[in-house]
Amino acid sequence: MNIPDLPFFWAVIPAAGIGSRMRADRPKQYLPLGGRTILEHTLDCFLGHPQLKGLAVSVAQDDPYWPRLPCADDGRILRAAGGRERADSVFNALQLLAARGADAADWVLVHDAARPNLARVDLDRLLAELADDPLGGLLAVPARDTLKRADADGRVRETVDRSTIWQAYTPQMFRLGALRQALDDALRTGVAITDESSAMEWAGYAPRLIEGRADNLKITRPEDLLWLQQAWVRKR
Ligand SMILES: Nc1ccn([C@@H]2O[C@H](COP(=O)(O)OP(=O)(O)OP(=O)(O)O)[C@@H](O)[C@H]2O)c(=O)n1
Ligand SMILES: C[C@](O)(CO)[C@H](O)COP(=O)(O)O
Repeated sequence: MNIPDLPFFWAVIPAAGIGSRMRADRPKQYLPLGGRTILEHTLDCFLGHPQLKGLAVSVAQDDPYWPRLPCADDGRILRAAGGRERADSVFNALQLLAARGADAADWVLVHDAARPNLARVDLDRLLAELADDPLGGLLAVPARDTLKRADADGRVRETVDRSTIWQAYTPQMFRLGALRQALDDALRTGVAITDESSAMEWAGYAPRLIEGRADNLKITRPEDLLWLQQAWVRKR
């Protein structure tokens, strides 16, 4: 598929987490990777894409780091309010995009600030595969290890059939109106939502899984950043 055949899209980057599992001196999206912050690398995965209509990044209200980034003054980036949970941050960004003219039928791609290694080939594959899909879907990676279900005391109870198990990645791509409605309903009900797909599933939809690269990993714990820093040096 040529670039002009890829659909236009909006991007939402939730970046209002505190990174508690990272145990760093600042939220993980502001830690350095190859001389810049993780968040700047993540934004670069989208800025400059010819089909991008606009981008909103959700930032915590009292965040002292965001205003210091050169991209804070980038006119292409809208700042949305971070929320208590990731889903709140995403919902706020969708509201902002809608207020700025995004249509309910427009595609929106939600991507974690903490996933700076999204390959352009994965982004374009997601757009191409879902361009004609009525609903949308997400990048995901098939489970690659043997899976165990454990008892509370940490002993193996059984080996799980992994043939239908996938790990959910981002970006997750949905129609803005449908995603906003699903998140709104889920948040009002108080159901646990860890990604956009969960909200859509909860609303009764079956999002499509698009296989992506495993190295689009989310920096969650210190060893994730160490791994990525080494990969970054090898890549450049
Ligand atoms: N209230 C929140 C919580 C999370 N996020 C964002 O959602 C993404 C994925 O979440 P996760 O890895 O869980 O980040 P944190 O919540 O920061 O990490 P932790 O759970 O370890 O505190 C991150 O880019 C994070 O900044 C957000 O925008 N708003
Ligand atoms: C959205 C997500 O990246 C999909 O894997 C993930 O669920 C967000 O982080 P968390 O570790 O579940 O909070």
